[in-house]
Amino acid sequence: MEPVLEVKNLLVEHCRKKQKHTIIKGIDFKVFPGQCLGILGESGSGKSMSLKAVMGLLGDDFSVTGEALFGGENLIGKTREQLRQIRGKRVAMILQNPMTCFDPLYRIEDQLSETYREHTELTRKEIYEKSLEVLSTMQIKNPQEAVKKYPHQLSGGMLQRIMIGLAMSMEPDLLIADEPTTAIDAITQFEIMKEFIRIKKESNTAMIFISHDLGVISAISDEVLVLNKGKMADQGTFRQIYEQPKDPYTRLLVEKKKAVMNQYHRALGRKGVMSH
Ligand SMILES: Nc1ncnc2c1ncn2[C@@H]1O[C@H](COP(=O)(O)OP(=O)(O)OP(=O)(O)O)[C@@H](O)[C@H]1O
Repeated sequence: MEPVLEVKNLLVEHCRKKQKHTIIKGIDFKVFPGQCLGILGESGSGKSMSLKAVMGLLGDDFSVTGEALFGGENLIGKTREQLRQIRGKRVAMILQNPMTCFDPLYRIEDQLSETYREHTELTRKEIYEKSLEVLSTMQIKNPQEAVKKYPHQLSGGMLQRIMIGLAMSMEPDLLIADEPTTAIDAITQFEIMKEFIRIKKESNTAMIFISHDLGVISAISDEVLVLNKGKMADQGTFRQIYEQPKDPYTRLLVEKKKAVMNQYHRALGRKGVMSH
């Protein structure tokens, strides 16, 4: 099977006042149709930066080298306009805070229409119907009412669902989700994760899921890439990473997670004993 995206020796440098600072130090990864690559690492490890570099979302003070082969084309070196056209249709991105993806001055309906007008040939009526369909697929109650609302009138979880629904309705080859549940409360996080897992089962879209949370990564990823200070620390299936982490940094992440889980189980156990 051919990878949807293959990144080779990605290097990102930040140039300020003639000083160069290397942020991403030569990373490689592949993602295949219907599979999910989880990118795991602590804050500042370079998770977001590596995908932003591939998708042309960094400013002029960054230099990006290496290869990012997408459908046989190297994305690195493409113009901003060429990459803008690829994003949103062939590659969809879901970001941490859904509020920032919606313009506060536009109703949901107008924001969805804008995307469909740009990337499809649908008529006004078809766009309206498609918008209602997206909302009901994402289990938003009363889609006719919800599309008339402004972003601040909906919860973060609802906005994130709409974002995911919109992204998937474009039938992208690749979906990049960058900490999509971090800004959302725990119960809604679980619901959002269920949507991603459903999408993974039902579509052939390749997925890159970025998170600092090993639990979230374990729920969805087939392969995991662990980043530490802009370098690849580990790579393998979730089981390999969890059971036999090669790198001391990965071992630390796994041990931390296991300690939290043990604490959680102990707390639950005690509660169980007390309630009897
Ligand atoms: N605009 C910027 N200018 C210069 N350096 C930056 C900029 N944004 C991020 N960095 C640096 O790049 C490195 C990687 O940041 P990145 O945002 O990719 O981390 P991350 O792993 O995604 O963490 P987080 O989840 O906190 O965003 C960090 O060391 C950070 O200091």
